[in-house]
This record gives sequence, C-alpha cells and structure tokens, in this order.
Amino acid sequence: MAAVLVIEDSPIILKILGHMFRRTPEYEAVFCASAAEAEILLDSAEHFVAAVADLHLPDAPNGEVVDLILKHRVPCIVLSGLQDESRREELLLKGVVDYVYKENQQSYDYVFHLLGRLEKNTHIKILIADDSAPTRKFIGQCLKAQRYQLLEAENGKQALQLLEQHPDTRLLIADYNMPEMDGIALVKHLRHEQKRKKLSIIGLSAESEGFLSARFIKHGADDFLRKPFYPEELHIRVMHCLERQELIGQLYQLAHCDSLTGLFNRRHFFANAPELLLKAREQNTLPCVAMLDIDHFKRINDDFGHDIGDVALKAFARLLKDNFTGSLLARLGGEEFALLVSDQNPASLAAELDDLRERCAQLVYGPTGVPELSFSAGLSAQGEDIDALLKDADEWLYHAKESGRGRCCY
Ligand SMILES: Nc1nc2c(ncn2[C@@H]2O[C@H](COP(=O)(O)OP(=O)(O)OP(=O)(O)O)[C@@H](O)[C@H]2O)c(=O)[nH]1
Repeated sequence: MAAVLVIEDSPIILKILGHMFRRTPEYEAVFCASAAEAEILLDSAEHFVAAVADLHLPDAPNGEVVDLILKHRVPCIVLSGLQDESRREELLLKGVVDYVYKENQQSYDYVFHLLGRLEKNTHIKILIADDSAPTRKFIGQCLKAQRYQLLEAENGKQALQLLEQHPDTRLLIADYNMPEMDGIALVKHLRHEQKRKKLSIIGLSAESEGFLSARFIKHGADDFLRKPFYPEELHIRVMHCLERQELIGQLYQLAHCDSLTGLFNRRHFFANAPELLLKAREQNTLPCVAMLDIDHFKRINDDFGHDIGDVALKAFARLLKDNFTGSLLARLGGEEFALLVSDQNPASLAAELDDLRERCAQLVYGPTGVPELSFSAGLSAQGEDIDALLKDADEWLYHAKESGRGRCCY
C-alpha cells in the first residue's frame, strides 16, 4: 500500500479526505495537522509517494510546508482554499504537482486522480526534442514534478535514434525549428511507421504562424503548444495525451482480446492472419494452421460447474500461450482455439502438440476428481487463404474427434 502524507488542520476537510482514503484501499493516508509534525514524518523512514498539503497551517501560515515537502523530494499536491492565481503560478513554477482549489467534490476527486497518475507516470518515458537547452530544461523541470522519466534530444535525427533505443517511449514533445531534422519532418517520419496508440506527439513552436499548429496536427501530432507556455498547460496537455493513449489501448484490448483467457480473439486472428500469410509467402516459408479443441469439455461444465470450466479454459490457454510465443494464437470461441505458425510443416507441429498433450493432462484446474484435460487438433498447410486453411484444419479436427479424440490429424 502506498503511503500519502496529508497535512491539513481543518476537521471538515480531514473528514472528507479520510472518507475518500477509506474508499481507496491502494493508498494509506498518514494525517498530520502542522508543519512540525510533517517534518518529523518526512524525516522518518516512511516512504511517501506524495503529500497533499494545505497552505495555511498554525505553525506555517504562508505555505512554508511546500518547501519542506519539496526539500524531501516528495511530490506535493497543494489543496488550498486560497484562490490566488499568482501564488498558484509561483508554486507551480517551484515544482508542485498541482495547486487544487478546495471548491467542491470534483476538487477532491481530482486530487485522487493525480495520485493515481503520479504512480503511473514513474513508468512513462517522455522524449523532449528541442535544440534550445533552456527550453529542454524548463520542460524537464515541469515534467519531473509529475514524476515522468525523461529523455532529451537536440534535433529530429537524435530524437529518432533515442526512440529506437527506447521503443517504450510513450510521448514525444517536438519543437518545430531544429537543425538536421525539424519537428514536422520528424512527425511525418514517425507517423509513417508508428501507430498512434504507441506514441503520442505534441508539437511545439515559438513561431507566431497559426498554420504551424495545423501542419503539426495534420501530419500526425496529437496536440500543439505555443511557446512560451505555463507549466500547468504543458502538464494538462501531456496528461490528456497520455490518458487518450491509454483509452485507445484499452479499446484495442477490448476489441482484440478474449476477456476470459487473455488470448487474442477471433476478430484479431482474422484481421492479422492474412498479413502473416503474405509475409510467409514472400519469405518462401511454409505456414501451418492448427485448430485445437478441448475434449469432452461439456462434461467438465456439467459435472463441476461453469466456473471450473472457466479455470480449465484459462489453464489450457496459458499452456498454449507459453508454448507458442512467436505464433498467432487465438481463442475462436467456446473451447476452440486457432494457431497460425509461420514456418513449420504439419508433421512437426503435430509432434510438438503431441508433446504438449502430456503437460496438458497434468494441468491443475479444479477439485480432486476433475478429469485430465485432453485436446484434439486438426492441422493444415493447404489453402490459398486463411479461410481455406482453417476449413481444412477444421475437417481434420472433426476427423481427430471421430477417431477417438486426444490426437492430431492432418
Ligand atoms: N465454462 C465455460 N464453458 C463454455 C464457454 N464457452 C463455451 N462453453 C461450453 O463448452 C461446451 C462445448 O461443448 P461441446 O461443443 O459439446 O464439446 P465437448 O463437450 O468438448 O465435446 P467434443 O468437442 O466433441 O469433445 C458447452 O457446454 C459450452 O457451454 C466458456 O466461456 N466457459
């Protein structure tokens, strides 16, 4: 559980926050009501993932507690009733995560949203591509307060090299005017090969031409910022880009994965198989398709219940996944699975599946008395396209079932 230091002396606010922390079991709140108490806690061995601090405390009436928190390198979220924009700006520049006004329930919800983001941000890499060292430093400082991992490039070419070295980079902030390769050329190059769900891009420019933002976005940037900007604007745009990316990822997951087993689903299999077959043909390899089906699966459901049947499906799926990491594997529906291997003849794939049969029989998936899991498979390397290959494999699967189950036919 992650510990959050809450420095607040108002009983009403403490009651609200206490209630919200009880509803959010992933955080443990450590409450204190003065800067002196906060100092003792910050000096202690306790590791705080963040601090939520009021600015007016009995022994620190002017927000001094913020300096104390930042000195201890703990991310600080200010939660204050003081609606003072210049104070707010000053503290944001100092490096607080955010300055939230105590206005209504949404303010408190937002604080918890920020806590969740801070935890995620520590795993997110952002690349800043700008030829100006002071600008890179300024952006870096703003983003460091949000706990992101940062990379820096002085021009577009260097940015490409860094993206190659760090393929898990989630966001690129690209300036327009850079030597070697400018921001728009960089975006064009990246969008030619990078899928939007993997890398978000924010264009950046100090130039006043309005068309620059449009050009950036037309070529594939997700957003645009004109320099100079407030740290808060950068923070919000970065957060929105990443949250949009996460939502797209979730949508992709929902559309392409089977929720029970976590394997790809039928849609994904049929969407991706043609390209794999084409590649196999271009590379002169021999693709092979297998249709796999658990034997007498209905009996497991009937005798032990659907939930045990579900556990059996998950165990079988995991076995296949661990064994065929480089191949296209999907649950087509029910207890039926499809496998596309790009270069293997049916005899060799059948031998591999026969070896797997023993491990399948040893899978533990339910109470004592459940039958050993067994499966049949039909294999085919004959067919112009994926439909033909699957049709042939399905006929062989029928043959395997008819001739006694627990075997491969091809
Ligand atoms: N628990 C569980 N059962 C499912 C799921 N999807 C389909 N089934 C069940 O899978 C069973 C498939 O039964 P059958 O098609 O008769 O196949 P079988 O009993 O395996 O027989 P053979 O394939 O001939 O060996 C049915 O009882 C379905 O209700 C699921 O997601 N979870």
